[in-house]
Order: sequence, then C-alpha cells, then structure tokens
Amino acid sequence: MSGAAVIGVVGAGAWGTALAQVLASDGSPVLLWAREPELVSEINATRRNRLFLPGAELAPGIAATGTLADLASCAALLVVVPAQFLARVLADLPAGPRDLVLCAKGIEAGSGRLMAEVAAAAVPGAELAVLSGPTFAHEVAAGLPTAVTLACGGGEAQWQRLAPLISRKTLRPYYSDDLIGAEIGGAVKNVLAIACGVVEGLGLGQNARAALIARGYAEMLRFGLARGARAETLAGLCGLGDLVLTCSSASSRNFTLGQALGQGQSAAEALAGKASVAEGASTAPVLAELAARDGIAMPIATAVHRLLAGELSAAEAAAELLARPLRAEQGGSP
Ligand SMILES: NC(=O)C1=CN([C@@H]2O[C@H](COP(=O)(O)OP(=O)(O)OC[C@H]3O[C@@H](n4cnc5c(N)ncnc54)[C@H](O)[C@@H]3O)[C@@H](O)[C@H]2O)C=CC1
Ligand SMILES: O=C(CO)COP(=O)(O)O
Repeated sequence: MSGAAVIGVVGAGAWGTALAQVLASDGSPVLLWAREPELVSEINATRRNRLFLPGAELAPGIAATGTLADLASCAALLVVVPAQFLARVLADLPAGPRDLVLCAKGIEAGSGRLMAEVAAAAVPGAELAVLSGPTFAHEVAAGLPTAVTLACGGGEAQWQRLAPLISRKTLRPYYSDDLIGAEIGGAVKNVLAIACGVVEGLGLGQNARAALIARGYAEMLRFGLARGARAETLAGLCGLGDLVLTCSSASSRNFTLGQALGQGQSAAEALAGKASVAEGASTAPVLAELAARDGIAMPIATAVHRLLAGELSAAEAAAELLARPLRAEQGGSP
C-alpha cells in the first residue's frame, strides 16, 4: 500500500469488500475495517475474503484492520455495516473523519429510524451522505460498470469533496440531495425483492412478477412521499433501478429468501446457518408497523412481513393480494 488511506470502509461483508476493491482499482490506498479478526488476517495475508466475497482477488491497495481507531485519519468513511448493527458500530467510531457515506439498506427495528437518523444521533458532527443503487457486490468487485445515487446531506459542497473520492472508471455516482429518498428506495426494495422471490418459488409466472414490481413501486412511492422523499429520487437508481435488479435475479439474497419461502420453507429454515444478510427480513416487520401506524397502504410489504412471521403461507399471501378490492391504479375514484 502506498501512502495513508484517505478513504476508509467500515464493514468487510460482500458490499464493503467490493467497495474497497473498486476504490482501490486506481491504485488508491483503502483501509478496510473487518469485525472478524480471522478476516483481517486473511485479507492481509492472502488478498481474499472467502467468507463474504469468494472469487475476488483483492487489490494490493487494500489494508484490513480490526481496530476502528485506525480510521481516525481518513477524510471519509463508507459505512457498510448491516442496518441492525449500525448504531452499535458507530458508537465506537473514532472522532476525525468528516464525511460518513452510509451504504446499508434498511430500517432500524424497534426505533423505525432510517440510517441517517441513526448516524446523526451516534456521530453528531459528521456530514452524512447515502450511497445506494443497483449494485450486486460481486459485479462491482469484478470491475463491471455500475451507477449509484450519491445523496449528499451536505449538498453540492459535500458532493465536490466526495465525487472524486468515490468515482472510478467503473463506478459512476449521480448527485442528489434527497437523503430520505435514497434511503427509502434501498430499504423498501429489499422487502419487495422477497415478494418477487415468493412469486418465483410459487411458480406464478413473469406477469405476476412484473405486476408486483409495479405495485410494489407504488407502495415505495406512497411510503417515501409521506416521509418527505421526492418522487424523482425513487424513480432513479436507488429506487426503481435497484428494485428492478433485485426483483429479477437469484443473485439477490432477498430474492432467494423469498424463493425459499415460496417453496414452503419457514423464514428460520431459509435463513439458518447463513453468514450473509437478507436485510428485507429485518426491515419488513418495522416497515409494516410504520405503514400501519401512519395509515399508508402497503399490502405487499405487509404480506411479506406476515409470511416471514409465519402468520400465513406463501399461497395464502398470494391469494390475499389477488382478492383485494378492485380500485383505481393511481388512487382516486373508483
Ligand atoms: N451484497 C450486496 O450486493 C450489497 C449489499 N448492500 C447492503 O450493504 C449492507 C451490508 O451487506 P453485505 O456487505 O452484503 O453483508 P454480508 O451479508 O456480505 O455480510 C454480513 C456482514 O454483517 C456483519 N455483521 C454480522 N454480525 C454483526 C454484528 N453483530 N455487528 C456488526 N456487524 C455484523 C459481518 O461482519 C459482515 O460484514 C446491507 O445493508 C446490504 O443491504 C448494498 C448494496 C449491495
Ligand atoms: O442491494 C443489493 C443490490 O443492489 C443486493 O441485494 P441483496 O441484499 O438482496 O443481495
């Protein structure tokens, strides 16, 4: 590694490791924090992360550390810890880095907080941004072209700092200042990807999957608009773009979880023994709860929650959605 790393990555799961890999692709030094000590040794000694990103040979510019304090001198941190663990990891983050780029896609169970709300409480002085979009980790790590939304809470001044740090030949960020929209797109699409996996597992066909994508997007819009997101953000990479990707591919962990549910497994069976996360499983209950509390119709997300909770079978969930009263597609009468 040449020189001190300006950019650090917090979390060495598939996505954190892939981000480190693309950022190091131009020779930049990148400091990657892993929670698992054996992963720190493996990455530094063998240039591999067999647990979370098998198949990738990691760039020489990546240095792994198990000590969060080592990140103090980085100007910017990409925070890639799963949503339910974010608050705990941020509590131990050293003072120093000015920009925190939040990369997890989820809503915190219990509190209902989006990731930027969690981070604002845990690290009050930081400037927050959200990186989200259609980004399968193994493709990004392999250097395949990828575009993301980079929503900057610090507006254009923050974008001017972050865009050169984050963009690479194969990673193209687009500017937004809509943090809430970027967060809601990623969190809600994970739940909808489970629903599309269920359609696959039940063998309901491609018409049904396209219908779920379109009606799921209507749910994402209703939920997002009620919380201050902008419609055009949700129509972009971090919303519709990511929804289409994860609802159409068995590379998605959320989609494959849904497939297993559709084939009759329980959530516990489908998730047993997995080191990797399917964020939609944690987000579905809190999303359904927030929607019910705020009177926002989200029948697909709610059905996913009830299916995960074992309150109904996959076939019953599909039957319930099909039996809903006929209504106007865009609201209004009839
Ligand atoms: N894998 C992908 O293609 C993409 C993932 N994401 C998002 O990135 C976030 C991280 O996902 P992945 O990197 O895929 O994770 P992963 O599924 O590859 O790995 C699990 C991660 O959880 C961490 N973890 C487990 N228990 C923990 C604990 N108690 N405290 C703190 N961390 C713990 C592990 O250290 C590991 O980093 C998720 O929110 C995911 O939705 C976003 C875009 C793409
Ligand atoms: O967010 C992702 C791609 O954009 C990854 O999706 P899964 O978490 O469902 O694998």
